[in-house]
Amino acid sequence: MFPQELDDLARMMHELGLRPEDVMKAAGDPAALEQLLNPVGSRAARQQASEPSDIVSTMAGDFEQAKARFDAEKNMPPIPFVAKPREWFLMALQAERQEVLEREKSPHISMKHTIIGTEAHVSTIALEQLERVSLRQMHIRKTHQGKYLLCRIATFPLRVFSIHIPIEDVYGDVCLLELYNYPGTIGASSELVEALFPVGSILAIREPTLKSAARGGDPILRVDCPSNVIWLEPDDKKLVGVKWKTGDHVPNSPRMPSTEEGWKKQGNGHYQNGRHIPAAVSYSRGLKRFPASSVLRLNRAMAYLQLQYYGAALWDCEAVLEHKELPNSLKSKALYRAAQALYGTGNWDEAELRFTAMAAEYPAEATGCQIWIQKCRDRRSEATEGKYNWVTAYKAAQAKPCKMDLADFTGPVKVVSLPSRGGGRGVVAKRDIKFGELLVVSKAFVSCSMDDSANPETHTIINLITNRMDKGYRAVTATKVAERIAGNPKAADAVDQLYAGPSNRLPPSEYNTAPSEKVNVARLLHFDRDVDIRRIEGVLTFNSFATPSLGPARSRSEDKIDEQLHPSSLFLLPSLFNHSCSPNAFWYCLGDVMMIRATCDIPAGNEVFLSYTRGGDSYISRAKDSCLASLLGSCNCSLCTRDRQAGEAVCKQREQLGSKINLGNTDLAIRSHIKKLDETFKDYPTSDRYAVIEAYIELQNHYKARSDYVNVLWTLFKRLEYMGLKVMDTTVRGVLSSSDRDALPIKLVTIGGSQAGSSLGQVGVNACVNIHHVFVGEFDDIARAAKWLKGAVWRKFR
Ligand SMILES: C[S@@+](CC[C@H](N)C(=O)[O-])C[C@H]1O[C@@H](n2cnc3c(N)ncnc32)[C@H](O)[C@@H]1O
Repeated sequence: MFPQELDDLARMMHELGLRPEDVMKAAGDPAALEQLLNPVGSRAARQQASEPSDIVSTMAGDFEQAKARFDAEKNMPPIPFVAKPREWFLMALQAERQEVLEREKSPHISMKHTIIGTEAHVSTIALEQLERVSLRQMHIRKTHQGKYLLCRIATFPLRVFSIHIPIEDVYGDVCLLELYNYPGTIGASSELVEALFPVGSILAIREPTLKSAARGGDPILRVDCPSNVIWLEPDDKKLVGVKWKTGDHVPNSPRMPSTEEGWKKQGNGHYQNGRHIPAAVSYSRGLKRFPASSVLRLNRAMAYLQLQYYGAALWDCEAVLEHKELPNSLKSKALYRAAQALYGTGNWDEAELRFTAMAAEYPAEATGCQIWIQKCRDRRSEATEGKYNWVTAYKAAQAKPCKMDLADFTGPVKVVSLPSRGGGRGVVAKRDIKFGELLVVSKAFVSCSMDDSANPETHTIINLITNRMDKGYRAVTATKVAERIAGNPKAADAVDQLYAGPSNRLPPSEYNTAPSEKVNVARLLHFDRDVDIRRIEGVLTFNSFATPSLGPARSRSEDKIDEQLHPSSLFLLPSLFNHSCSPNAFWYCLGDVMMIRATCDIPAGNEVFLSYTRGGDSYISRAKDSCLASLLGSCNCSLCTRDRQAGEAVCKQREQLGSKINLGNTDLAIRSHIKKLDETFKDYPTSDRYAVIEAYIELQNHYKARSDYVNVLWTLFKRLEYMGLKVMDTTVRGVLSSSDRDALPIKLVTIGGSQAGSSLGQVGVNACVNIHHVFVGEFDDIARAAKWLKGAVWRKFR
């Protein structure tokens, strides 16, 4: 319970042996002030353990605690909110802000953690139909349905994981608003957060929920669904007669421009610093006062293009082009941006026409237009024929930040209703498919990676939907989805049709996504569609992919960090594929673009499966896989069925044989051990003999340690064979004829299986590259090395 009046505060300080001077002195020293106000550590510090091991152990303990607390809270009665004294509240936040600012200067990777799957209330009632409520009338542990809270941003906001915004209501009572999933906030610096949430801004929070803080401390107003927050301009009719107890002016609030030029300057300032959402908001606010301003509208179109809100950019450009007496300089900009927007929406025919017309009318722009015209043609042939320049794409994917510009392609597959599958749908072959065929190319609907943060950070997530802990940029994908919907309201339909788990309503039995089109986003962040984060979290839990991109080899330690920084993406069509531990298709990514290829021949009408795990695991470890268990329950794929038929004893024997290879033994003994292991897989296709490939990797290391490179090559050939490929040239010495030189060293064989995906991916490519290295480094045989390198490249870019 917090004191209600300053008298109470003085009494409490007296009881604690504190004098006002102590507080004032400490105010100059944020750490001391923090200690004084909150001896167990600030909220920011609590959300920021210093060592990775701290955070992981804290999180493991937290998981059970958090779950127990959420469960317990559900059954606890609401209690009235009692406001903390304003001065204390603001001082504590000031200290917290100093900490955040200090941390931003530090070069270290910061660690954030969060909880998803809590009860996030989405308000679907229009503000006009809600009744105003004040903080004093509110209760903790309660969602105030039918009400809205009118408040102002009382001082500077800051980002911890969510955005912490100190707010005051009309009566001057204060509270912390914790805002999750808000567009533009991923990895945002303090500068960006302050630009997004200017001090003094007036907000109406629809159907607010007060919660007790995660680990004690002050209650918080937690908002998960960004559309629950409505921005009000000072002249809004809701504010007529509203008198703020603390006066009209909030200290530190920025002065708002009063002229068209002023709004343009504010927007341009944001734009030039890469703050595209605040820039678009500034232009929008300017346009509200100066609706005929072509300059503000064209600048907003530019910000929308940067944000990939192509439909919104197109709307603005076409609105400008309707003006009768548009100066030529503005007209050419509007035409150019409109054509770019059309390209972004995937309307390449129309975009090409516009660029062609533009090149004729404005010769100075002809060179730039020619580049765009070629891009339109490339995208069209990608989308219609599945023809891609993979080498160029691979190079583009190495850029940081990486924005891939490739068209989506849907090959010989279609989505059908499959009632036996969770979500009720799956993907089948439209015709007979050949091994290696390209089935789908799909640009991520959203993709989150380190590139999204001003400073690198790792994320650990308590996922209450699956009851497990997730890692990586998965924590911010919901924010990206909200960001996408903010500027593309129709995009919400695409997400809405994805499976969101058994506790959400079933998706429709078909999957139809409409191409994006012209749309009026007159006031960015004034959501036309309610953003139901609870459902989005469900969709992400059941559909997102951890998406490392193909790239140069990385060290083990880099990979360890990578795991913490895992990019996470949501793809649309790829989300419709069901799982098999022995899949017949394989996915991999170049940047934020996913490719799916067949790993064996697939007859027309057969279901096409991907593996949701990395492949190659034993039955026992697959059965323990918490990710698979939470997505599927128990797996009934062909491999799991075969393993179950083989029986528990055989599975255990395999596990033992696999782990007990004694590399100190003779070659003969090791080979016969591997043979025994192989025999436990009697009747399995070679590429489903998951433990054998691992055994050959060990044997390869054994030979390498003895510099026996002929046998190193033999084990590498064996590995390829167990990935479902046939090695066509097993020679290691002698002269190659010219026709042998040209022939590929490996052939695709049509067997699929759990390892077949690897043969098309990094593992298979690495095996070929290793063979190349042995021929160059140990045998000085450039001809064979070149042949194997061709094999690697052929597999990657086939
Ligand atoms: C990414 S979705 C796959 C598409 C989904 N079937 C749909 O209709 O949208 C993942 C969910 O599909 C279901 N699923 C995937 N593979 C399955 C399988 N082999 N058997 C049954 N259900 C499966 C599970 O419910 C899983 O959580």
